Amino acid sequence: MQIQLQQLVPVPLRDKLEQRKSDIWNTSVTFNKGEWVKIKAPSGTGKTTLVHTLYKLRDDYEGAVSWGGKSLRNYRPAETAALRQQTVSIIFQDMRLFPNLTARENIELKRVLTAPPYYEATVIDAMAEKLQVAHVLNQRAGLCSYGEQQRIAIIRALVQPFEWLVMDEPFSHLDHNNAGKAAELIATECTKRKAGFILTDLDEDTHFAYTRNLLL
Ligand SMILES: Nc1ncnc2c1ncn2[C@@H]1O[C@H](COP(=O)(O)OP(=O)(O)OP(=O)(O)O)[C@@H](O)[C@H]1O
Repeated sequence: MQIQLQQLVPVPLRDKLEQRKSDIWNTSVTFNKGEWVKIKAPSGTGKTTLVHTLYKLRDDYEGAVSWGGKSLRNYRPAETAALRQQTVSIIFQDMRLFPNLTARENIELKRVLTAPPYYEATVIDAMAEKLQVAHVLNQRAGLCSYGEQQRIAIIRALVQPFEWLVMDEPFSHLDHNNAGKAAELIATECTKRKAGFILTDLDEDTHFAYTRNLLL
């Protein structure tokens, strides 16, 4: 499914945008199926605003965001739910785990949202082993460190079907070694699904073989 941004301008950023050049804001951009897109964004330029807009968590913008040729403004609630279950998965900057559920329950909730589930339950253990968080799977997410929570949030995003993965600073709490392992797992899962991704981060990085590098 193609994603199109047409003259997108978030209302809270309207005045700031005139002061700098951007590959995303107030222009026409198309992301084609399977692209691996990096969006470099200095602090405060609207990374999180963009990610939340793409996921239809906010609609305080001018212009249009379309998924599969249809403006998000015209998505009915059931269509939005289907989009989030089948087409787009997300890793939030602030993780958004349920603190009173265990790490495993947080992931499991997402895994069973599609029927039949995309993966067997055992994949959770395999992914947790790879990212070195197997020991916290039965611990309440709220008690996990930020680095552990970030890896749990990454696994949660990977146990559902998707054509696009949207990531907001997904490695901000990870050391170089753990970020590398997480990037490897994400690359494997995207390749398996022939999926694209949009990753926003503050700086340049070499975690992935990006097909496009843009500036917010
Ligand atoms: N609803 C809103 N009302 C007013 N201002 C807002 C609103 N949403 C975002 N902003 C402002 O828009 C700017 C961009 O916010 P955003 O959280 O998207 O930045 P970011 O690039 O993700 O920042 P960081 O790198 O610090 O996480 C900030 O100055 C923020 O205060």
